[in-house]
Amino acid sequence: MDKGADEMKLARELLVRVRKLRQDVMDERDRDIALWDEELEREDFLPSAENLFHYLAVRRRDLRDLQEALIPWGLSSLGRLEAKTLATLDSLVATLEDITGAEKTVFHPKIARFYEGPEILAKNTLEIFGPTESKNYTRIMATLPTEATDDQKFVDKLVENGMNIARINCSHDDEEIWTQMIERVRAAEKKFGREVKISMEMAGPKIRTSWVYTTEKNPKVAAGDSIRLDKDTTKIGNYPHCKLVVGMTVPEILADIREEEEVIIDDGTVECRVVEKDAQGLTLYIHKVNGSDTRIKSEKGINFPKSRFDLHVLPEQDKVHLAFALEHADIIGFSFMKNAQDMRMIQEEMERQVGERAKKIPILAKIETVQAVDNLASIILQGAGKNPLCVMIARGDLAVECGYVRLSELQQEIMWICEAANIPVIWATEVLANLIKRGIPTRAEITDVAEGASAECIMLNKGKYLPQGVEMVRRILEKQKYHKLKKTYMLRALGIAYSHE
Ligand SMILES: Nc1ncnc2c1ncn2[C@@H]1O[C@H](COP(=O)(O)OP(=O)(O)OP(=O)(O)O)[C@@H](O)[C@H]1O
Ligand SMILES: CC(=O)C(=O)O
Repeated sequence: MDKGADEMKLARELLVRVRKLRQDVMDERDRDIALWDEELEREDFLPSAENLFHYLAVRRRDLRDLQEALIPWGLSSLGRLEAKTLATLDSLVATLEDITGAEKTVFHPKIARFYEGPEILAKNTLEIFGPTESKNYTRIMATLPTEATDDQKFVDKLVENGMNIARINCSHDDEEIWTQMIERVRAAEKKFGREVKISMEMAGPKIRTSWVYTTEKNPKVAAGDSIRLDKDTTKIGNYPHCKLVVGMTVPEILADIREEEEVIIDDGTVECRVVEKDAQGLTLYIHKVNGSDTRIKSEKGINFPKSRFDLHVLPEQDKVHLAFALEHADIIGFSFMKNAQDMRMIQEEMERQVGERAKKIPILAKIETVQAVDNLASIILQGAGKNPLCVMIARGDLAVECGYVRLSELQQEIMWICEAANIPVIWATEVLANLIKRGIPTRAEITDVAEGASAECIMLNKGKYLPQGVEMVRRILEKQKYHKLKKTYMLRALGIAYSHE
């Protein structure tokens, strides 16, 4: 090794730091295992839980200067250690001990240890999302529209173009419609000889518009208008200055909202502020809408990003829908879970309904609030400790709850924590939204698919051009798989590297 005395001193200092980091990580892991031991029933999940504890311990520290210091030595700078945290630290310590000639405390880890995490993740992905025909790493989930009930050709096209999982959003339609959707998917599955999973998502305690009352004919609202969120229609004449009076699915929370609070309607389409509050409801001033004006319809989400409500994760209606899903779905999704306690209540209700079989059914945890992101590790430990588990980055509500700017950071953090726990992730909402609604994609949404290719699944929402959306995602994924796997850029030989010769 051609290094001077000063540089050797730096290497010895690095070794001290990395040895300490490794020891702290193992100590914190032992503490966390003791805390969670009783909840971790599934043997298969134990190595993943252990790696998650290692990773969380690493990520509780700011390691940026250590990373910088490792790079000149040609050593791992810890930027891709999610699925192999302790093996990476072992390898670093062992190599630094070789370089400095220090006493050996750690041996080089067996190469197989670096592949265990990715192999478990691939196995979990196959078990929950099924195989892929196209050999792409990332699966495609598509949301079935109501029209899928009587249009076999539409469903056939989705399967033919590469849909691996059909998503049924139980916030809309009913059991009769869902039954028909499932029959169509099963028919397409037979026709193309492909396995397609059915995922049914429970609505959860999502607050929505219920009725919309107005004296005008089909009015649009714009910035500067006022609207009313109200308990009932009987006082309608009292608000002549309001363009609409809107009811909501959970009117009891109105009492908890404060004046000046932000209220967001329809996934961010309408942004308002509370200007008046009384026993009947709230008067809202609209300060921004998507475009120059827009309609507010029933069944649209209402978010109060600054408030936290203690709503039960399984409203009564969901318990009924859950019984249906337990009979028909391959994956069951739950919306607006906040923490491990919510996950436990879901698991208990599933077990109450179908007994031991409940533990075999894959749960999809939709992460759509900042609170759920904060509690992600414990949601995963509780969920995967008993059930096969996948996680959805539900960006529709999450963006509204955390603000657009923070979304970019949170969607990555969710991916990293899930990778450390070998949990498959679904990159969801507004993927190729323009293509799916209008037939032409924006440039930025192509990049979004490339970014989503680091997830195990990409979800598409409803729209007229959904089959084209599925095909476009599949084709972008086919290109992307040569260049990037999770966080790692793959060095396929580049055509443009020859151009100057
Ligand atoms: N049957 C339906 N009746 C009324 N609105 C619907 C229906 N199906 C979907 N929508 C609306 O269409 C849009 C796209 O629905 P999709 O299920 O793809 O997305 P989503 O964001 O998961 O929906 P939601 O937020 O309503 O649960 C949403 O605004 C949804 O509210
Ligand atoms: C999918 C969903 O519920 C969301 O993005 O909010």
